[in-house]
Amino acid sequence: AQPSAPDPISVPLRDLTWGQLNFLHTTDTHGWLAGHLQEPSYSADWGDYVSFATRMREKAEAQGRDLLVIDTGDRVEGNGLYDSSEPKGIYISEILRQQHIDLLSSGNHELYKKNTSEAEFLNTVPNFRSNYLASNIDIVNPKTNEVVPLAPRFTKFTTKNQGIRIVAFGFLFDFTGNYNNTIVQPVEETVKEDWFQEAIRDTDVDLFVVIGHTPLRTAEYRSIFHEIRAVHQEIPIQFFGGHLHIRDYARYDSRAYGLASGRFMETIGFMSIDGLSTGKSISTTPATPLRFNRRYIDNNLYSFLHHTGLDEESFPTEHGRNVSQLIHESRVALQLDEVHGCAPRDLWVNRARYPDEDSIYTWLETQVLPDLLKDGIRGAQPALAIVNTGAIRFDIFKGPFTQDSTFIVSPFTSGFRYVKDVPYEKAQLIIQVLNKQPQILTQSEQNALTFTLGPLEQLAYSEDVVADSALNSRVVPGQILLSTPEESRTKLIPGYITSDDEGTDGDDTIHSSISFYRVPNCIHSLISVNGSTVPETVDLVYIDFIERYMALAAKFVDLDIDFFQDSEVFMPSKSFTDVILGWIKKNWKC
Ligand SMILES: Nc1ccn([C@@H]2O[C@H](COP(=O)(O)O)[C@@H](O)[C@H]2O)c(=O)n1
Ligand SMILES: [Zn+2]
Ligand SMILES: [Zn+2]
Repeated sequence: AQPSAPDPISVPLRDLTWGQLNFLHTTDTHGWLAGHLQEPSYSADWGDYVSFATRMREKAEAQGRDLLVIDTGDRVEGNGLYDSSEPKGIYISEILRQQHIDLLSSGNHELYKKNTSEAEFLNTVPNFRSNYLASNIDIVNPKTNEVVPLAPRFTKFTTKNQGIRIVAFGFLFDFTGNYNNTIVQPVEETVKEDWFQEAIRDTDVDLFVVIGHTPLRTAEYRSIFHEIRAVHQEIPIQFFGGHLHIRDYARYDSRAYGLASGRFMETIGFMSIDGLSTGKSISTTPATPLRFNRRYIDNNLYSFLHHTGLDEESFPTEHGRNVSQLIHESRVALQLDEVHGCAPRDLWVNRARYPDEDSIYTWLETQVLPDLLKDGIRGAQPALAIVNTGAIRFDIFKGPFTQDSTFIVSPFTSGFRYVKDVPYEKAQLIIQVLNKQPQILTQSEQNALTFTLGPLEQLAYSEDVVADSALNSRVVPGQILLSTPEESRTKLIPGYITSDDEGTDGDDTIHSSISFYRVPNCIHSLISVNGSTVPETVDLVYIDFIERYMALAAKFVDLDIDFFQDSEVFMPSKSFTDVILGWIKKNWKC
């Protein structure tokens, strides 16, 4: 284990059910390859995961079974290990490649910036060779300027031990926020392409595996499911998804299931399938019935030792230990433990109500954003700042706030822009539209909003559905699952209690529950120099990531401003991350 990782806590665990074919799945790791240094439940690092995958593979092989390792993207942005190097990602790329990943795909975060997608094309894709799949992503090759697939569209292979013939695809949801050096084809169009139609017409297939940075319950995955089922009614399909940062398991039909494995290296998803036909079977009818099983493994050594049946001596591999050492050295080189201040209390993204003094957003609205406005204000002009809640990625724990915490909370490079002299009333309406609460609108206007503001709907989609699904994926607050008297005598630790299409017994660790609360799409702060709470006009300041949504919302409330032409930089060269860090350095002394 990495030297500073906290010890995992001993808790009641549910076992894994192994099958002919078994999978380990990560998604939305967002740079957290050092694990969670402040949360023992998720304290294993990528080196421990390398050991775990090796030991699980050995276990599978000893029984003639197969094990495949999957990652479905958003590997970047969200942790000091990725975001604090210059250029970003130079340490993590070497660490990531140490895991043997059999199938991986791109997330939206790999495509927001030109540099990031080029690094993906020039480093990550070659590092993982034909295992990286990009069924619906093209990139402008930085060396030739030609538009080419980011990676192979699909692959076909046969598993080593069971001889299971697999055709696999790798999709990204219908993402539109990518930089213009990449092209994301909507999934619903890709599935009509000749190459896809040919690939699914292969008859020597025992299993289709669809991996993707795509939520499980979406039109995108439904369209892939329908296309395959239109050709093969019987061949099993296994989906792996991500993007919503939740644990989830979906049943498409009795022979098709999907697994999503959370976020930030909190979860290692485990999936097994039994009863598959194989290239080796004489009859095409397998001896055992088709069975799918899922488990969400808490990412800690206690779980890893339990599931491998090993102990602290026998579990780590030399390779795994070396990877942990590499992580440690990278963290030291990046000075990630440097302390910038000390948080007086915990501040939560979703674990506190909003507004509330324990909400990170209330802290931003009442403390940080007003100071930003005061520093950058134009004379005596009142100003209103709007920030999307998605810009904040994780909680702040009471105690030292480090270089690592800075990027864990706010990894993005977005700065602020503003437009002058906006009628205050219109600015307020913009906030309502962004938060999908346009109380000023009639029902038919609200319907029109839903139909016309496509991209705005997507902002709402990504934020709202995250909150919704996060709520849906957990049993109601206060409910504790205690399935046996032994378990009820054990002191449980708080964590996920996932409710999915198979019930509430998917988590390996039996947790006590945590409450999660919905937050709006956007928060805002007003400062009015003469103390008036209802100014006539304001300088409307906004984080630049939401510019296109601001422009759409402005149109909708009849505000005649061209945000792309008429806006100016607010506080030049200060990113939101700089603003937060500057405030903490000034106000949170240790
Ligand atoms: N520069 C950026 C990039 C993204 N966001 C926020 O992240 C959300 C997407 O993150 P996932 O991990 O769920 O893919 C996006 O909807 C934004 O809220 C941002 O604020 N700035
Ligand atoms: Zn993500
Ligand atoms: Zn994503």
